[in-house]
Amino acid sequence: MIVTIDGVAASGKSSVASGVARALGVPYVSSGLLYRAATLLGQQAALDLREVTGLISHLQAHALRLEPLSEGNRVWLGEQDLTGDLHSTQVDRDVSVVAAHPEVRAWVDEQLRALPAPFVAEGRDMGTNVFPQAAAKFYLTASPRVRAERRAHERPEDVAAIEAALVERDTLDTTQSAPAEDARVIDTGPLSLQGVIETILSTLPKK
Ligand SMILES: Nc1ncnc2c1ncn2[C@@H]1O[C@H](COP(=O)(O)OP(=O)(O)OP(=O)(O)O)[C@@H](O)[C@H]1O
Ligand SMILES: Nc1ccn([C@H]2C[C@H](O)[C@@H](COP(=O)(O)O)O2)c(=O)n1
Repeated sequence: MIVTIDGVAASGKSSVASGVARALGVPYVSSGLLYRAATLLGQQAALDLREVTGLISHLQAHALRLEPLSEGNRVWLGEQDLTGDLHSTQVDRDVSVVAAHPEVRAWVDEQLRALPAPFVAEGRDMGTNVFPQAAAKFYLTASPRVRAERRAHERPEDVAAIEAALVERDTLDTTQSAPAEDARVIDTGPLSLQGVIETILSTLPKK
């Protein structure tokens, strides 16, 4: 079974996907980490990230591997674990530009579709584009202020600055981020993390 959890930035996708995956005893798959890793590699090579040709050749020459586990995903460049560097403000700033390239999206989608089911996949277009056949689909939202306040517990930054960056990223990600027609939309604002996980688990089809 494949379950998809899409949603806006910092809406709780990875925390919720991890909780649902652990309850089901399957891995979760964080598609955003591959876009983040592509961005980091491009930044480290000082590439112009608006130019897709150079970026794609660079990605093809550097084998990135997503390791999906229920407790947390890791991205490897050979033996080097890039995961700790992927949720920085610097990567956040450029990742939407990288993710807007159709060639980069095809590179990510190919890796995701090669993964063996069952799993819980989270991102922006898991239910619409990558796994339209998924058994159950969810789309998480929350107001920019709620999301910024949650993020502020993780990063030593001002809530207003985080909120402004989230709103900008929401706008840039609009094209690829939409609920599937058959997705259940959940406003996570009034819910605890465990509340969102239980809401999803309670609506999953029985195996
Ligand atoms: N319902 C909730 N109630 C309270 N805190 C939550 C809830 N959902 C998520 N959080 C917290 O919000 C923060 C952001 O969650 P998370 O990183 O899972 O979001 P995300 O959508 O995967 O983010 P990104 O788009 O940046 O990858 C985390 O600190 C997480 O613990
Ligand atoms: N399926 C996906 C997943 C992610 N993206 C883009 C959009 C985000 O700004 C960026 C980072 O994702 P996050 O870690 O915030 O989930 O990657 C996308 O376009 N499609």
